[in-house]
Amino acid sequence: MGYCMPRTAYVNPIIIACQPTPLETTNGQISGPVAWGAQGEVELYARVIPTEVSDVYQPHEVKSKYYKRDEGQGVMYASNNDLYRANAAAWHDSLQAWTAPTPPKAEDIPEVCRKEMVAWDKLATEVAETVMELLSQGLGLEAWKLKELKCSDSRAFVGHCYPYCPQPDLTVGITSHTDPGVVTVLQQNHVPGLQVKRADEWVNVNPVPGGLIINVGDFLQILSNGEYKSVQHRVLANSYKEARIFIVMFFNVKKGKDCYYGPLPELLSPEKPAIYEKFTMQEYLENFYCKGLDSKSMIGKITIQN
Ligand SMILES: O=C(O)CCC(=O)C(=O)O
Ligand SMILES: [Fe+2]
Repeated sequence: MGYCMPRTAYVNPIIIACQPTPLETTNGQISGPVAWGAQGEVELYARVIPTEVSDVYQPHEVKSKYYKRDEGQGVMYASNNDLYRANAAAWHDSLQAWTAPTPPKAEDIPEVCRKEMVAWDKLATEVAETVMELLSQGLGLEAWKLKELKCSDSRAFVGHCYPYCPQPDLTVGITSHTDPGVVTVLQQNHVPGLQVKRADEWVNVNPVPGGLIINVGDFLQILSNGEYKSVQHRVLANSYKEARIFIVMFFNVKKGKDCYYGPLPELLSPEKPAIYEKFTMQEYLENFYCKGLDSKSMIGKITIQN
């Protein structure tokens, strides 16, 4: 991925976008730093968003092969991956694939989106790694720091489909949550629905042609000792007569289950002590898989109370 401006010019907008200051909004829509992602060469990535990725309108015989509930590897097609852990179901179906460190066999990926999923994995990884370099620099660290921690070595693809919901005021598309990993790269079709919470207000993130959205996840909030904040977001139930399609790539550190993680030591000093306790990846995964998406995240559990 190339840069249209000197690289340093990208660091400040990234820092601003990852901090909890209210964003500039115009009529309730986001503008300013977050809209940065929509420019320049990112256009290219818009081309890999075929509506078929959702797989949702495939015949039952094709889909049923992927109906399963064992998360963490392979390919899974499900209505709400947290269906049995959450208090209520939301109005979407998803195709999920764990693409790294162990990618699914090509023949295990639905044929209708095999090529696209592989392309999206590659392109989203390039984007995420570039953003991680800027995020490292934004913390005053060497650009390679987050890469060294293997922050893009565990990846999950998700293709969400939010079909038309006849009574959208009675449910949600995806319940309010923060993403658990380091960063998430997302791309949506033209049907709106995503909202982020800023200064206690829900703000619409309307589709921008050719734009990508990058979410900071809980893991990055912890590594950065709270310098970057994971973003609370939700999706409204789809009131439009066509499906809302959203493709997502989640990036997390490779799972050394007994390894301890916590705020990066380089960021700590007597003036800036750790605000989170250390935890193992095992604890982190158990916390994620024992609850619905909306429940309190790991951050609440490990915050050091003064
Ligand atoms: O569909 C969207 O806009 C967001 C999806 C999402 O938040 C997620 O998969 O974690
Ligand atoms: Fe999310």
